[in-house]
Amino acid sequence: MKKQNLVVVGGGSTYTIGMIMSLIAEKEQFPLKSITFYDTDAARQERIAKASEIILREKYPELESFSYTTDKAEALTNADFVFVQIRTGGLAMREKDEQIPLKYDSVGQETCGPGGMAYGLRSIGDMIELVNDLRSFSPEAWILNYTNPAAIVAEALRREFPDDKKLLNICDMPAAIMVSYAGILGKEVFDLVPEYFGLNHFGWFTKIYDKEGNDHTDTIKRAITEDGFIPEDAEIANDPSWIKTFKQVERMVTDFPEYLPNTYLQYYLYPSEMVTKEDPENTRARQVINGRQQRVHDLADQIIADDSTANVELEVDIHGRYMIRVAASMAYNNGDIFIVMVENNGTIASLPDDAMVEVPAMITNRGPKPFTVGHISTFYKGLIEGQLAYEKLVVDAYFENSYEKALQALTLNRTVVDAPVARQILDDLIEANKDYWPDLYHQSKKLVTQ
Ligand SMILES: NC(=O)c1ccc[n+]([C@@H]2O[C@H](COP(=O)([O-])OP(=O)(O)OC[C@H]3O[C@@H](n4cnc5c(N)ncnc54)[C@H](O)[C@@H]3O)[C@@H](O)[C@H]2O)c1
Ligand SMILES: O=P(O)(O)OC[C@H]1O[C@H](O[C@H]2[C@H](O)[C@@H](O)[C@@H](O)O[C@@H]2CO)[C@H](O)[C@@H](O)[C@@H]1O
Ligand SMILES: [Mn+2]
Repeated sequence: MKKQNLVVVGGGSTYTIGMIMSLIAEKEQFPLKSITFYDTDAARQERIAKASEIILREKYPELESFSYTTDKAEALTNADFVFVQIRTGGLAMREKDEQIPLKYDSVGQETCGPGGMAYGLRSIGDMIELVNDLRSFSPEAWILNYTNPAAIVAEALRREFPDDKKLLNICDMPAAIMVSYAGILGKEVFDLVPEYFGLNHFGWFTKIYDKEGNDHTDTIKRAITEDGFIPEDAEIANDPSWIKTFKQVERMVTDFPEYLPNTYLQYYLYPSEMVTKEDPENTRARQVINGRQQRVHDLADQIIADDSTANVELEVDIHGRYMIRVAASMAYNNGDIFIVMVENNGTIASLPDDAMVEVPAMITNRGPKPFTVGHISTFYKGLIEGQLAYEKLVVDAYFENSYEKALQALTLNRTVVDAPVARQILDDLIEANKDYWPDLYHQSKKLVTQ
């Protein structure tokens, strides 16, 4: 097996140490020659990199090289695979994305509704720049992007790089949900075969099979409605917010029992309830700052201080394992089936060809080969069409510098609906994002007074 040169963009991410542990756990499936971290924030990256270096020294001695840098050319040259996990504006801006809509009794969430639009309009520019740089330094590398909001980023990259066949957008949420299905069934997650359709953070499992072809869908539905549903992946199993989110799946399956929903549908199906459950002073960003980020930084500091991993507990999570299995299937043409984002082109018959949909695909060294979904019925089609139009309008707003498109996007979104509310939220978001967004506000004055 050829050993791969891997670059992790966003080396300072809170997910990096989990990814390193997953790369170690998966080294037989995805053997590496080198790992390079790249980040724009030298200090944030250094802490994670120094800890990673010690972990790798102990647990991956056969790795030929590990390095980290803020120099793009140095980092991005000679890559076989690039994992992209950046957060433009950091968790500080995530907190604003969540708090601003809540002021107007609208959902305040990282990737859904106005917060997702705000994050999208920040991420797109950095992602386009990064892909351009990557293509100049490593034209043949596979790029696996999971930078959020993945649906909006994927649509923007589709438009900007229509001929790039080695760029794949991916999300771990379906896999994390499947870890809980596997727990119900007493099976291993990678032994389950899903049938699924939708958009990123907006989809449904229609069937869950095992590799022998047995259908476990009804067993899972029954278990969820009778015994409840809990997160089982190590990273989220004890997190109160994720426990609440998985509990809400029970409610969704009771109300809409036809298919098994992605957890993120809770924001679109019960928006008012989601708002009342939030504390604006302690939204998810604050919980992550005080929770996952603090935990990861403490862990890194301890490893560095001890120059050893002897006194820490390190865990492998589905987030890393999933990304790595997808990469391995591309590298070695395994033909494994994973849920990823692809351009529709007839996969879901009822949707336009140019929609970025999330579906199961066979992952090969020629890219993802999606399985046909066919027609979807009215409820799902209606929901998806509205969400798809919102996503496309957000990307239009970015490329056209258009306040009007951004306002249309928010008005269309199920978490907002009311045009005057959409306008108030948008104006606040413009003010909060003036260092990041294209200049929509200037155009808004012109459009409003026309
Ligand atoms: N698709 C998925 O299912 C999925 C799952 C988990 C995380 N994510 C995404 O992964 C990303 C990282 O999440 P996190 O919570 O660890 O954030 P984080 O802020 O801890 O990490 C992001 C890192 O990226 C760096 N960065 C920012 N802009 C950069 C740029 N232009 N070039 C290089 N580096 C840059 C930051 O300095 C930071 O170290 C986010 O976009 C998050 O939404 C996606
Ligand atoms: O609110 P956060 O920052 O904890 O999570 C936001 C992300 O949530 C999903 O990712 C989960 C993942 O599903 C799970 O396996 C584990 O690794 O935790 C992750 C989050 O903690 C979602 O798919 C991502 O897009 C979000 O960024
Ligand atoms: Mn996701």
